[in-house]
Amino acid sequence: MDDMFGNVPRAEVDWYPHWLSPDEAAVALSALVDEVLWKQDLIRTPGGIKPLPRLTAWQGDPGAVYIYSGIRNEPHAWTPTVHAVKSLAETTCAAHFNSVLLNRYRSGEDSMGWHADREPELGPQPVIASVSLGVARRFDLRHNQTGQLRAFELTSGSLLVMRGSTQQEWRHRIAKVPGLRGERINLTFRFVTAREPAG
Ligand SMILES: O=C(O)CCC(=O)C(=O)O
Ligand SMILES: [Fe+2]
Repeated sequence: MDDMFGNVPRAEVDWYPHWLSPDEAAVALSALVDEVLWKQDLIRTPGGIKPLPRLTAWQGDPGAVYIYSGIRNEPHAWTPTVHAVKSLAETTCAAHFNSVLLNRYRSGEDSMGWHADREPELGPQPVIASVSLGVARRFDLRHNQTGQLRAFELTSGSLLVMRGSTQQEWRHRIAKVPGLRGERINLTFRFVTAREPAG
């Protein structure tokens, strides 16, 4: 928050650049390519229906349903590598996660636009643990009011944790990097509660 002394806003982010060793990260990356059921979602845009610029998967405890960009994500059961990484992340973050969104960026052409993880099932101050494997990509954070920017180079094996009011006050993205080759897999662990039924 901006305070009365004019200090710049600070995102509540914990950053562990060497959370996994390079070897551990490489082993996890190739295991995830094989064990996860990757899907290509479609999104409605002003220009028509388009493929999402990345592959995704959603795993979690039974009932951990998550709706974003109009896509209803029923969780698949935890696969072994994802579950092992989740347990490690829970220890580091002192938090419990019941689900994970996996994002697979096939090259620098894949991306994720500016957004905040503000869906109602996440609650107002979610802890979101983001693990990166593979080719490093830049993660930008932009403050909603001041436009202040912070950037992290999300190297393989790193862990970035967003907490507190980060989702209320900031947006984040993974920008395209034209010409960049090589894959990156990102796992964002979350705790979701069931949405109230409409009506
Ligand atoms: O790929 C990343 O590091 C960002 C993922 C993300 O923001 C999300 O899944 O909500
Ligand atoms: Fe996000």
